[in-house]
Amino acid sequence: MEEIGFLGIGIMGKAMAVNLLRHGFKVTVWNRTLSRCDELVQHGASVGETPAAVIKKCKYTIAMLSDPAAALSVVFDKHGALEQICAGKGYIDMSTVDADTSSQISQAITSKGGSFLEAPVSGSKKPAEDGQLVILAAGDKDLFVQVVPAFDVLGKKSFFLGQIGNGAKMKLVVNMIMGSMMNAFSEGIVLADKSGLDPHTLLDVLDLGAIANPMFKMKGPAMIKNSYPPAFPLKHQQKDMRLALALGDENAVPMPVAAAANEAFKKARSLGLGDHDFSAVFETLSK
Ligand SMILES: NC(=O)C1=CN([C@@H]2O[C@H](COP(=O)(O)OP(=O)(O)OC[C@H]3O[C@@H](n4cnc5c(N)ncnc54)[C@H](OP(=O)(O)O)[C@@H]3O)[C@@H](O)[C@H]2O)C=CC1
Ligand SMILES: O=CC(=O)O
Repeated sequence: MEEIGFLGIGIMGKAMAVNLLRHGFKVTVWNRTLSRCDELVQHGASVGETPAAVIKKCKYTIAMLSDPAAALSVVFDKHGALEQICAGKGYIDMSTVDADTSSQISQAITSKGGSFLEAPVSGSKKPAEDGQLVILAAGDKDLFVQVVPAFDVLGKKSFFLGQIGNGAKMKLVVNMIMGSMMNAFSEGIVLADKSGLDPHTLLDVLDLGAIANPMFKMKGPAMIKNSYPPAFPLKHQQKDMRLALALGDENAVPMPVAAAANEAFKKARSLGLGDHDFSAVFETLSK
């Protein structure tokens, strides 16, 4: 494949860009805090001074940014991606955003002749490092086919879900479920502890039953120690709950469980836990 641009070297972007470099792709990176690109240079990346400079250099550019405001800013602001997008170039936004944000970006890119794919991912820091993400793509099918070699490095499975918005919506549904589960899990650990049970035994019991899952297994032991090293920052999980609730609102879907989970994540943010892992929502119960 041609050289790939990569905009946004946060927890996920860094792991993904390193993975592409490790598999022999040429990658040019940009990050708002440009100094964060230094580590990528050590892995063989080049650096672009602005999103526009990266787009100018690369046929395909991936973005992995925090939220809708960041995704829009990197495209539409001065020296943004839109300035250099033209026919023959592809823009792939892998950030978790809502369908409306994705549509705005799609329209802008395609109106300049470029092609656009939304491709949010399921899977966290470790799956990103291991190339085990689940990619939820939608938009330009030809672009999807062209970037399959990169997706095959980044993920274990790539879905093509049809029209723009479907990838964003699928991601929000998945993360709405995950956020609600994390709250139920936290309540369970606290209930076990306060009622005289060993929470470690609870983890063993859960792991052998019908609701065993990698998230409980991975996060549970650290949560019991009140340790939340950020893999998926809580502020992003709360953003996803907020966007999923808005999707529920649009479609008149009652979501009382998700709404309660969102309140807990908001509470956690108010306690200054936004940059901790989203499992830190546990602190809202144990305090
Ligand atoms: N972490 C995870 O487990 C997963 C995260 N996601 C999603 O992936 C995306 C990235 O997540 P993650 O890497 O964890 O987040 P981080 O907070 O680690 O990184 C966010 C990135 O966005 C950039 N950014 C933030 N605001 C702006 C802005 N206004 N303009 C330009 N750049 C901006 C940051 O730049 P700077 O360094 O300058 O702050 C940074 O590169 C999010 O949408 C998240 O929901 C999806 C699956 C898993
Ligand atoms: O968006 C987060 C994830 O773990 O997936």
